[in-house]
Amino acid sequence: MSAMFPLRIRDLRFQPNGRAVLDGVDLELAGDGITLVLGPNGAGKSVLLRTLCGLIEPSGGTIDWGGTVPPKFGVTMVFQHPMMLRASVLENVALALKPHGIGRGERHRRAAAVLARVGLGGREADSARYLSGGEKQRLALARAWVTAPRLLLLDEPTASLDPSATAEVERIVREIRTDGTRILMVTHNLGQATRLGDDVVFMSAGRVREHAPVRRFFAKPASQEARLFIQGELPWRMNF
Ligand SMILES: Nc1ncnc2c1ncn2[C@@H]1O[C@H](COP(=O)(O)OP(=O)(O)OP(=O)(O)O)[C@@H](O)[C@H]1O
Repeated sequence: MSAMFPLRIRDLRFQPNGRAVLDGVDLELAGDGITLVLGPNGAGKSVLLRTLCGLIEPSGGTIDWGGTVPPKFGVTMVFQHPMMLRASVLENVALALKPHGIGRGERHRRAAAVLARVGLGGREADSARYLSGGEKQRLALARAWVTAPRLLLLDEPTASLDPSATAEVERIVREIRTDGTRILMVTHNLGQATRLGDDVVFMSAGRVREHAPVRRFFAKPASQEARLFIQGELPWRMNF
C-alpha cells in the first residue's frame, strides 16, 4: 500500500458564514476496500468528499495523508452528473492522462483498454455528449480509472440510473477496487451499501456518528438516529 493510508481526518470543519456544515469530522480510512458514506440530506457527505479532493478549503482540522503532503495526483472524484468534454469518448478518457506526461499514442491505448472494461468498447469515436446517462457515468468511471487513483471519491454515481445501469456501475466499482483503488462512496441506496460496502460511515449534521463494518451497521446500528435512518429508508427486511 502506498503511503497515503491510513488516511486520518481529525476535527475537520467547514463553516461558511459561521454555519457548521462540517462540524468536527473524525475519520480514519485504512488502505483497502469500499467505504459507503450514508446519512440524511444535508449531513455534509458531499462536502466531505469535496474537501478531500481539494475542491473545498476546510475552515479547520487536519487531513493526514499517511504522513505525506496532500497528493498532487492520486485522488479523483466522480460526480452524480459528470461533465463531458465536447470531444469523443476516447478523448474524454485519454485527456485525463495528459497531466501525467504520457504520450498521445500510449494515452489512446490505455483509454481504449479501460473503455473496453467499462463496456464502451466500440464507442470510442462517438461524441461523449450524446451518451445516455448510464453510459456517461461509465465514461466518467473510465476517466477516473485510467489514472489508477489511490483514492476514488464517488458522489452518488447511480442516483439517476435505472437498476441495470446501476448494477453495471456497481460491477465497475468492484473491479476498480480489485485493481487496488481505495473507494469512498456516497449513496442513498441502502441496498447498494449492503452489496458494495465493506464498511459504512454514517454522518449527520456535519459529523461522523458511526463507522462500522457494513453488516454490523445494518444489523445493530450504534445509535437511535442510525436505526431510524435505516428504518426510514429500508422498505424491506435485511436477511444477514
Ligand atoms: N461550497 C459550499 N459553500 C457553502 N455551503 C455549502 C457548500 N457546499 C454545500 N454547502 C451546504 O452544506 C450543507 C451540506 O451539503 P452536502 O451537499 O454535503 O449534503 P449531503 O449530505 O451530501 O446531502 P444530500 O444527501 O442531500 O446530497 C448544505 O446545507 C449545503 O447547502
